[in-house]
Amino acid sequence: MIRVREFPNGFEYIEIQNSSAKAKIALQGAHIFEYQRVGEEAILWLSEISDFEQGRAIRGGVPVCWPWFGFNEDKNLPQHGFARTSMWEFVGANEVNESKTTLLFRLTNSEQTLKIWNYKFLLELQITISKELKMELKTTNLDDKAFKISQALHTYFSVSHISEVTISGLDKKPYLDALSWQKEVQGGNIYFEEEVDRVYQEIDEKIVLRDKNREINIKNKNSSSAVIWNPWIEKTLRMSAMKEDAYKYFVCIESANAFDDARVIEPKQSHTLIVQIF
Ligand SMILES: O=P(O)(O)OC[C@H]1O[C@H](O)[C@H](O)[C@@H](O)[C@@H]1O
Repeated sequence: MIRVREFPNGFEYIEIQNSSAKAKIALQGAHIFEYQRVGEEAILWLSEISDFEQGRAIRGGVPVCWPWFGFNEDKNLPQHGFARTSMWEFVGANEVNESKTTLLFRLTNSEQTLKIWNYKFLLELQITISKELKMELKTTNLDDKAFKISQALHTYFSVSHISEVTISGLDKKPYLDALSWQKEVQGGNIYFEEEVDRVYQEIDEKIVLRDKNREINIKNKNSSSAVIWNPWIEKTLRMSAMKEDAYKYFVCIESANAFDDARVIEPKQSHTLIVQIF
């Protein structure tokens, strides 16, 4: 089942249900904000007080950070780019079989995007809803000059409690600590006892999120960077659309091309960032 639905304020999303999972994807940002396998707890975290309003990023799910990740040098431009607050085109869906549905969304340059990022592009996100959640974010350079992008599929994972969480797969990997701007090297697994905001580099194996009663695997392709983020107590109080105890119930593992892993795309060339969550 695939249905186009909307909230009372007219904010549109696609609802998908098949024999393995259900999902909801907003047209703004091609933003998946629900993914739940049949008989299991939700995989994605969504803030109970998130806005579903045009022009405001949804807090939770998988924001598409593009064509830059993090701050822009020009402080007037939005953090994490404009893709997550732009209206995408829903190209179509394919019910491959009873347990697998694929959906394609598309964003291209407009007068507005050219004003803040002066390149012609085609950005496509293919989402596969099945026992696994797969996202393929393809950037095509339609301009006659090369451009550089940094990006992330900024996944918010729902957890039973942050104190139960362990992340493995990043041992000995270098990272940029976005709190101190120092380069560090990971020793062992990651646990959470304070604010964490790190951009890991040189990633070549899957990342595993272990919670009390489950394990989630994250496998990235055409990406060697990942951001691990939990805002902890004080930053949560400063964040939009987050209740004060929200940090206890999610962790972000963001599949990225960020910092040293930013990519230059030549005219007529493409780059596809892929994440599989299973
Ligand atoms: O509030 P947002 O713009 O959605 O950003 C949320 C977070 O995204 C990333 O994880 C960054 O590393 C964090 O520093 C930032 O706070």
